[in-house]
Amino acid sequence: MISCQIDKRLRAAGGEMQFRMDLQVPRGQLLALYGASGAGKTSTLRMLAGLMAPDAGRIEVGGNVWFDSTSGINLRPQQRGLGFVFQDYALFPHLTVRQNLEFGAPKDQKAVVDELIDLVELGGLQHQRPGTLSGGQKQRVALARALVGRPSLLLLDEPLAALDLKIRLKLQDYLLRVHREYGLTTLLISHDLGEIHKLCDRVLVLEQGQVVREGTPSEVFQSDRISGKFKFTGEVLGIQPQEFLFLVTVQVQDQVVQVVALPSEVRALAVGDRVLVASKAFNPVLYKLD
Ligand SMILES: Nc1ncnc2c1ncn2[C@@H]1O[C@H](COP(=O)(O)OP(=O)(O)OP(=O)(O)O)[C@@H](O)[C@H]1O
Repeated sequence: MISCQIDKRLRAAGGEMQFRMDLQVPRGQLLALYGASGAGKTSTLRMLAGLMAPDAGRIEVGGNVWFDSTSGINLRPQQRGLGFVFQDYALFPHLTVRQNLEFGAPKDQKAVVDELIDLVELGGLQHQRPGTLSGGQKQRVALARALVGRPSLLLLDEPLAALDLKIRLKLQDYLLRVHREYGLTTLLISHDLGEIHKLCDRVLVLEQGQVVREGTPSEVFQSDRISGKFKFTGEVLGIQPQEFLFLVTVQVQDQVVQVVALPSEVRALAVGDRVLVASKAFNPVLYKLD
């Protein structure tokens, strides 16, 4: 169980922002942090990791106190037993895949390194350097490396955002596999609603440093006003005016669909927006998300 009550004044673009988090995460949960840029998602992970000190509060993980402002406890990141994976891999370029894993492994833990290389299927690449690997392969190395210290808590800061959709879907399966096989508690920052639905038990929506909604992905993202036989989320690739209507092209996972939309539906819509496509009286309709 993670129990975390922390406060911090952050310097946001528009002035100071009061960050406040009161969070309980049961062991084994995969929790998503979702919210606009600057909402405080990365700061949450950095404070849990010990890379940024809260102004006040307490963080307790599995009965161990990691941070407590009243008694002056603030464990260093290496003392916290966690794994961290960033979007940009952060691998050592001069070391091979295997050496990258061994670097973080406890002494004489060859078996752990072997097990992780098998788990994320890197056997054939273990003697190559990161520079010769694809983005998806590098991220598998980063994931394996985050696990060599046998962490109980895994922090993932948009680890798949830089990858193309096909690789992202495959990497999601690896993430789920390591989360389950290692009995991890995992916090994942993601902007991808499909990814959150597929992977996460629970999602917190952050706005201006505060949690404004929380629940299962279906509870949080399926608005009550939207009913329908089908609902899926995607990204707008194009908006073409027709005679009286618009044709909106939406990418949903690895499919591209076209939806006929009313001028009122596309008024606030731009290429790149995330949308919910739902059916209403058998016609598809679009809802802008965020
Ligand atoms: N060490 C710090 N001290 C004070 N303010 C900070 C510090 N680090 C970040 N901030 C500010 O805190 C705010 C939240 O940043 P954070 O990186 O947590 O947002 P985010 O939700 O992860 O955004 P994004 O999705 O763009 O990564 C930002 O306005 C940032 O400038």
